Amino acid sequence: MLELSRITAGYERRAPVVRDVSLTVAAGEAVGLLGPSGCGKSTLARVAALLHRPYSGTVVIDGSPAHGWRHRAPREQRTAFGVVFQQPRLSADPRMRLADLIAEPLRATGRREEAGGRVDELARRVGLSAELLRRRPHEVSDGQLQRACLARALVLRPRWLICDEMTAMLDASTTAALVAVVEEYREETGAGLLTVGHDRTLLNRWCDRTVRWEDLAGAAATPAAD
Ligand SMILES: Nc1ncnc2c1ncn2[C@@H]1O[C@H](COP(=O)(O)OP(=O)(O)OP(=O)(O)O)[C@@H](O)[C@H]1O
Repeated sequence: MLELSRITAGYERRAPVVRDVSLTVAAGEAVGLLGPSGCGKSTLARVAALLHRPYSGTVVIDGSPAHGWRHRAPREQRTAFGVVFQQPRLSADPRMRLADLIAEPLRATGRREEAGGRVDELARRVGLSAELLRRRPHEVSDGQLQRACLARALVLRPRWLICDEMTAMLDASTTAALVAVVEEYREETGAGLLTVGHDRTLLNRWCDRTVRWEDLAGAAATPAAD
């Protein structure tokens, strides 16, 4: 179970963008979080993935309270999450070939020797050829790079997936392919999913349950104008 309780978070303590929000995802459950642009969904998703420290509130991961965020989170908790962001170019080192990008979490956790087999397996799953794996981010399309970012998110076999508008900039067929990869992984492993977006149809089709931002207690931040 992933339990977010009474989270207040943001970028300025006196004007938090997430106010007193609680959300629970059961083990193996897929929850969609639906809300307008700028309301704070990504901020909450980053808190859930231990990437952004909230001002107050608690995150409990499979019964263990989170004590630290980012590099201060214990490795066991940090690696429980696979995270995919909206814009793959912002989360991919431009110098790395796609194969190295996918393997990066293995190297960072001292499991470099697993990289070969695991990268090949994940590349097959997400639909990246051996030739594409040798290219760098500027030599591939956004959709191809997002496929690599999804593979990277799965490489440590996380118990939880956090997808922050993973498909927002992709066409319908790439969206369908990436959602299918996530669902296949979840069927095999029983991983839970929190996916954030503003496409109600996609979230309703994809998830067990869709939560509207405005229904989360205290989520009263005014959405920023686009
Ligand atoms: N690093 C940051 N520094 C300062 N303000 C930020 C930062 N990141 C986001 N914000 C602000 O916090 C608010 C919530 O942003 P957030 O990205 O969480 O919203 P969102 O609901 O995910 O939006 P979108 O659907 O457009 O991605 C916005 O007003 C945004 O401008």
